[in-house]
Amino acid sequence: MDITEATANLSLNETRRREDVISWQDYFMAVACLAAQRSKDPDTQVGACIVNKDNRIISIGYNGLPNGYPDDEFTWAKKDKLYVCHAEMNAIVNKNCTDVKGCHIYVNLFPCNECAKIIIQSGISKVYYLSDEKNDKPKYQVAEKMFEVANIKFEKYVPTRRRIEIIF
Ligand SMILES: O=c1ccn([C@H]2C[C@H](O)[C@@H](COP(=O)(O)O)O2)c(=O)[nH]1
Ligand SMILES: [Zn+2]
Repeated sequence: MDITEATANLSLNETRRREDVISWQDYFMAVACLAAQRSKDPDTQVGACIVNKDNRIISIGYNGLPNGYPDDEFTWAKKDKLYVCHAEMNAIVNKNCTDVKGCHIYVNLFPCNECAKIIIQSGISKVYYLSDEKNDKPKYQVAEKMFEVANIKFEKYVPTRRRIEIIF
């Protein structure tokens, strides 16, 4: 029996494929949100997912302490946040390829000015973000300005589904 005959012999149930799959963009934003769940910051958990033009994830990051920094000595007080490596920076430096030129970054929070600088210098061409809840603060307004001047596109991403559930 060749492959055509074999397929013809399958019942409708056996050939029916799932249509309700997660879209690429929902998937990338969900990966960023999942990465954020690794953050130990009690106030703000940020995740980032970098994707190339072939829809391949080339890096993931979240906000956390620098390598080797003693976890148990850190208070996560406002003044201590200066020590934290931001999600976008972690994703860019931890990439699994030589560069991120032309890639898109998915983040659950609009990037700050420091991350905007790194995003611009790295060659990332577009930022998708979920929330801009902090954009009344100068450093986020500066980031927006920098993206405009550097011609980096940014877009508030509206997921096509309300929730994505993972049940172990
Ligand atoms: O672009 C950003 C902005 C912030 N974060 C992380 C860093 C901290 O853990 C919290 C809060 O940052 P604030 O500077 O106090 O707003 O969010 C990030 O990862 N990326
Ligand atoms: Zn930042």
